[in-house]
Amino acid sequence: MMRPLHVHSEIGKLKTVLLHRPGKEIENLTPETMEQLLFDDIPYLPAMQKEHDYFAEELQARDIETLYLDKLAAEVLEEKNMKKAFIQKMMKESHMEGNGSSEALEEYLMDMSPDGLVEKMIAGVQKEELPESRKEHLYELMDRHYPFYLDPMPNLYFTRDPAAVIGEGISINPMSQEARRRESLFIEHILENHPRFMNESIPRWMHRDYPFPIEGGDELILSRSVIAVGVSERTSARAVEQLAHNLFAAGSAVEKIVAVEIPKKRSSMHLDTVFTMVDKDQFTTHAQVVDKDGRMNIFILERGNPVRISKRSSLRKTLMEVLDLPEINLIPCGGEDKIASAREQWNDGSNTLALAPGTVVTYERNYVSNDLLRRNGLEVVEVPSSELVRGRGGPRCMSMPLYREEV
Ligand SMILES: NC(=[NH2+])NCCC[C@H](N)C(=O)O
Repeated sequence: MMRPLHVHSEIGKLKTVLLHRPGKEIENLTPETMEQLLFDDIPYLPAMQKEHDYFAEELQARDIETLYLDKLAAEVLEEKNMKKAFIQKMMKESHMEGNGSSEALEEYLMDMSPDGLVEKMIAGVQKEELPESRKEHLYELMDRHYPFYLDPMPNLYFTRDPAAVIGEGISINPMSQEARRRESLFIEHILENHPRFMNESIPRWMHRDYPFPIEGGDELILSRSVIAVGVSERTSARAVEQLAHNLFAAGSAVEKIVAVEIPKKRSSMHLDTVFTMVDKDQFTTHAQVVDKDGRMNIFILERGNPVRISKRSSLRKTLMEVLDLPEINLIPCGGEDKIASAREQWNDGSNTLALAPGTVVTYERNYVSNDLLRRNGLEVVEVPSSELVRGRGGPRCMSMPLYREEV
């Protein structure tokens, strides 16, 4: 029987992927809030949606099933009690429970259709939307000081991060940034309540209430038995070790976790901003983080009682070891040119989404990297990204694979 989740590699033929088309949440970004909401600029929504649709159509044209997060979430909010419970969870995590206009807000949301409700939760609720007569507190009355009851979730189109499918199970991630923490509530809601997933005994490798953060951009499935996890601005060493324990204890196929330390800074916020797998033995890298020999600070956590931890110092050698390959090819984003490499990495040139071994989706703007990928024998599917890129994420970040064929 076909399992609803099945991802044993980064490159196996992609069959089903979870997306979110950017919506009104983008139009709730302001110059004052964009930094806190992890944007560097304010995208133009209609153009951004066009680019996102182009991306989705390239996938659909290759027979990849594209599921939309908001649609799945809304499909299971018809029932009144379910709706109420979800609203209350979302309000609690938005610090809007049992204070000021919380009752008015709950009534306001309860009146919406399931689709409208999900759209609203993602877009955010402005203080202006509720009647003055229901407001009690200073923070509500001073709405110009801070305009939202529920903050917008403009990063939701990066479906990669709130959760990651590993094997037949899923890691529902405790996210590092306040601006993103509520996103994984949608994933949990879908898994618990959507008929496609709810009765399928899907293992949970990580829970969203774990106190140390981990994000999907750091979780790479190298093979059936090996995953790589970045220890980064967003992912803590504590969570990586916990994930290892959970995977080993719950009988997943994973035998080894390669923990790779990357600089704690915005340009390399997740491992997938500096390193992705594009073919059985080929990877993109970023020269400022991974040099030709791939020297890095790496530890391998191995199944055992207790879990064995041992140090490595070369990404190249570690990959050859864990994947049992005689040689591997590291393709530097932007090539040898320092300027092109910095520019293209900033614009997610090494953030590729593999559709099959040797076939990847990239941003069209990163022409130096794309050319280099082609010269290394890869098929490159380019998508436009003038607006999408402003959220600092590429094709891998914008997709959460649910099903890949075996390699
Ligand atoms: N997997 C990734 N690299 N995701 C990129 C996420 C970008 C998003 N603005 C954030 O800061 O969280």
